[in-house]
Amino acid sequence: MNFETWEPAYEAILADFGFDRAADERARDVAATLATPFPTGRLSVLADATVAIAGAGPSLSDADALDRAADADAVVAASTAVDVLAEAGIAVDVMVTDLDKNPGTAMRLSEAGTPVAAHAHGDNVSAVREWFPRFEAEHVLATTQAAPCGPVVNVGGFTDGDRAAFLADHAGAAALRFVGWDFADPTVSGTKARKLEWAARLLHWLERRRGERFEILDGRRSELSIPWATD
Ligand SMILES: Nc1ncnc2c1ncn2[C@@H]1O[C@H](COP(=O)(O)OP(=O)(O)OP(=O)(O)O)[C@@H](O)[C@H]1O
Ligand SMILES: Nc1nc2c(c(=O)[nH]1)N=C(CO)CN2
Repeated sequence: MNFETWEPAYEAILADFGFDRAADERARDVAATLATPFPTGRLSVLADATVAIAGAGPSLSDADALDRAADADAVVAASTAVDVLAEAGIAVDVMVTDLDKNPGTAMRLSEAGTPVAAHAHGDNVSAVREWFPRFEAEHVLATTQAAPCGPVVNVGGFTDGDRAAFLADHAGAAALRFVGWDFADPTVSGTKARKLEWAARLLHWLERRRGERFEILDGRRSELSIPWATD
């Protein structure tokens, strides 16, 4: 996904949440001073693979979800999904995070050589400043939702979970399998629920672009509007 293709979705997200584009760009520029280039080839474990995209919904602890994660060729996990999987003895291949919940987990993974896609946005600059220097830079892929700059890339995606799917797509995954995704989670409300709604819309766009059908979207597609999609 190049930025020109992503930008209409990004503009719709900015408008919906009232986020400030300039603040996203400032965060990106801070990350650019702290990050080093991370060639996509370093994600070769995802290429041509069936990749489990682990969200942090309550269903991730279900035996069926854990089995499906363990059976995939590779796992890309969002945020605290990494900890839930680790407790079940399942190691992830890539962590995707905006550093708001378990940055210590991200630090340990980077130290162990597991790639961490760390996202800089207008509301997490202090976490970017605090945590990027504590990570093993070689294993950190810095991401932005604004235009890419220097070592900071934009492969598409907004929430940690859908960004994980866009990243796997970018790295050449053959098939995506979603575990721990609960769009109808009654414990989620307010802004978080709206973010999940955006995750669903963006995943719908991604499945269309890939010519794939993501089972988690079954029964929801008719309410997922993606007016910017031309493909
Ligand atoms: N029921 C759910 N609750 C939470 N996350 C879910 C759920 N279902 C799917 N997910 C995915 O798992 C990811 C977990 O990451 P996390 O809870 O840290 O969210 P986030 O993207 O940082 O958003 P926030 O800013 O609300 O924390 C979410 O980004 C979302 O894409
Ligand atoms: N500016 C801004 N960008 C984001 C935010 C957020 O709270 N503010 N949350 C995200 C994932 O939940 C992703 N991107």
